Amino acid sequence: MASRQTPDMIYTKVDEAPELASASLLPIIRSFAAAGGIEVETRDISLAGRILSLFTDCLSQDQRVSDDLAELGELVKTPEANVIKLPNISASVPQLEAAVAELQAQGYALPDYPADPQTDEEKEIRARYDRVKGSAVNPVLREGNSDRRAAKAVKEYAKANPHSMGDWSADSPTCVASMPGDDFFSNEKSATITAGQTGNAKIIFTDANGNETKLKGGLNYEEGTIVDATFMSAKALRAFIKQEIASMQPGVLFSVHLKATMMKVSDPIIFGHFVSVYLEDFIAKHGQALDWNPNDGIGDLEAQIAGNADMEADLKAALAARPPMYMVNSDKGITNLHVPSDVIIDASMPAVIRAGGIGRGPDGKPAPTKCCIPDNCYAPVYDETIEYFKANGKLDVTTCGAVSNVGLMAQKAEEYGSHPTTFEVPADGTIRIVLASGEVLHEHAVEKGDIWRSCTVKKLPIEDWIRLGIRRHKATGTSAFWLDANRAHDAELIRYVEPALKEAGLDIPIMAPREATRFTLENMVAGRDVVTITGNVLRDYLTDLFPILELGTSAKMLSIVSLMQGGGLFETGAGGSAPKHVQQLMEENHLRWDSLGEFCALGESFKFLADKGRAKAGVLGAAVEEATQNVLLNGNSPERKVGQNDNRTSHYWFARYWAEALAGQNQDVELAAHFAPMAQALADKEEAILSELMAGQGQSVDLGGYYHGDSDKTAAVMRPSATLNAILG
Ligand SMILES: NC(=O)C1=CN([C@@H]2O[C@H](COP(=O)(O)OP(=O)(O)OC[C@H]3O[C@@H](n4cnc5c(N)ncnc54)[C@H](OP(=O)(O)O)[C@@H]3O)[C@@H](O)[C@H]2O)C=CC1
Ligand SMILES: O=C(O)CCC(=O)C(=O)O
Ligand SMILES: [Mg+2]
Repeated sequence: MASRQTPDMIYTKVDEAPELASASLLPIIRSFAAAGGIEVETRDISLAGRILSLFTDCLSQDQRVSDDLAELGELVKTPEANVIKLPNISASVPQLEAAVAELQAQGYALPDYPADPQTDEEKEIRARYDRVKGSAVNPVLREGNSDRRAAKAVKEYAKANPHSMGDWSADSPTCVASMPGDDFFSNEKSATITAGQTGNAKIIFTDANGNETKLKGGLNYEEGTIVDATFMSAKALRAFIKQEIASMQPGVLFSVHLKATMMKVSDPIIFGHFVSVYLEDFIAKHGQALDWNPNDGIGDLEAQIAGNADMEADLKAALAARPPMYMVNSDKGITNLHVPSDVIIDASMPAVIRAGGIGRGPDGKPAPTKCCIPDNCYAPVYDETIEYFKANGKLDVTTCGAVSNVGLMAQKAEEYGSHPTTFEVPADGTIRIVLASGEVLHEHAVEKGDIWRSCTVKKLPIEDWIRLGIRRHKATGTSAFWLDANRAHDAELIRYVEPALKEAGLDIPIMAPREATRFTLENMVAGRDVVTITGNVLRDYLTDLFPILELGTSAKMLSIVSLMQGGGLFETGAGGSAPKHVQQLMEENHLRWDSLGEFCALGESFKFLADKGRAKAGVLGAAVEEATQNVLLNGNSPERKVGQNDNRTSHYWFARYWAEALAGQNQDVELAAHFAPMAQALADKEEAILSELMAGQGQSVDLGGYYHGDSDKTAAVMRPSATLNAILG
């Protein structure tokens, strides 16, 4: 890509709460950046935008949009990339269907999502929709490893202003339950590809009669790539779920925590097993009459049987006969098993732990919770954390150290890149990975319904991750590689890590996730900062777990992807798109989304430009940092309730402090002269601006759509201060 055409900075257009925040924040960023001669462009990676870009053939000329994700996917492989990436929806099937329905209602002639494609045409449409399903953006953009930490000012603020934390009692029945065996952890095989094993491999299924089916071909393995294969037994999973339901204690809630968005092939199937075991009797009675897939959840079932009084009564009775469930929203009757994307493990488990081992039951009351996490690869992290707090009491956020993460992520590393090589086994038989030479790399005997998958991670990303880990270790002091010598995949990774540490003369411990969890908790409680150097899944889990405990939210994280080709990708926060916040805005015009993650990313993005010789960007970036600190220290961050500070008022303060910092610096007199009158105007008009920003709070608002809102309506809601807008120009 020609570097001259690459925009200075790209800000992504996304969905839900962060996109609403952008309607207010982006005009501020643009106005300030322009003063430094920096152009900020947007690229659309929203769910609606991605859907539209795949169906241009169904749309009129004026409805067509470009495939911005594909463009960004190329850009991040260049040294010029400077992208601020906000969190986007990773759509489950119910979300995808809702987005398609909304676009159709707006006049876009999109085909329906084919749930069960039969004809070639339906299969082709389904294949297109599958490209937008689940976590379809992050793996494309993440051409680098992950470095997530809290800025010093953010951590200091959290220590001085501790958020609420639930108390833990030593006898809390809250626990983690995992399969006794036959899961991904126990069935894993792994190997590192040697020079003689490179080239075109394939995955072959052979049924009991010897018939072969090629599940996947064209797997071009490079030397040094670690290739795993494993499976979870469906029978063992169902037996486990039954056993865990049967052994529930009274007063404890039942829950399952998965990542159906990121693990978009395997985890909706696992979720479906939970739904179908939990509703076993109902399905035995009505299953035949229904065209319903348990993987889509009880919410979809309720929609299908609405109006059928018999079925509705039977469903109610079936739910009442089971142990009470942990609820997503008890007021609305939304259970843990309603929608596969409602309970996402990285956010849901920390919320339970932060509350002191507490979830909410169908009656809306807090209660201890059994947390089923079927697979044993990472469940021990949550189990150990819960046991630690039971034994030691809740975390003291005023004294604890900061836990940051270096995560192996680049080029679709490990489980998060395994969707194209994950299969629900069609019949009893064997699955083999066959190399170009004909050699069988891995082989498993499987049964119908088992979930088989292969994960890979390439050599260059591994080496880059180790270097990044060592760099962060040197800057921080205490760290560990979270690798289990008894797990096949991790044992292969250790073969890279050990020599690299030896060469660096460093003695960073290598520990299995359970031991590393304890090591990290003990060190952080003693006030020491710790770096967790982990694989891709733990990167995701730990960058919510520790920030939610330490800072109250992962929205405050600085989240840098150092792109392997030299570009910069700056993610905002470590959390998601906060659908609850959109609902609150629509109902009462209060947006509690905190843009601290965006502020941190923005500062880094300017710094990146400064390092490329753009001096004004350096001045703008340093002023962003000062403004961010002032927002925190002066208590201008959004609060939870209507009538309080919200996202928009926090942006006013951010703009004002930013302008003041620029007006007050003497590195660049031109910028100082430009921003002095703006800073003055923002201060003089404080009262008018804040009252205009707050005037609409308490009333419902119309955004013209959920997935594909109307930009004018959204701007009217998110930029209600004519005075502020005039000052920004
Ligand atoms: N990088 C990405 O693109 C990511 C995308 N996602 C996607 O986001 C969606 C929702 O995911 P979910 O697991 O519910 O996680 P969210 O992070 O969206 O929500 C969990 C809770 O965290 C709090 N929170 C998160 N961000 C902020 C913020 N900036 N300001 C204030 N509070 C915040 C809110 O708590 P409270 O309501 O108590 O205020 C929120 O309800 C899914 O579609 C998921 O796939 C998820 C993770 C990362
Ligand atoms: O891409 C996604 O769906 C989620 C990503 C995520 O949770 C993370 O990177 O922390
Ligand atoms: Mg995450």
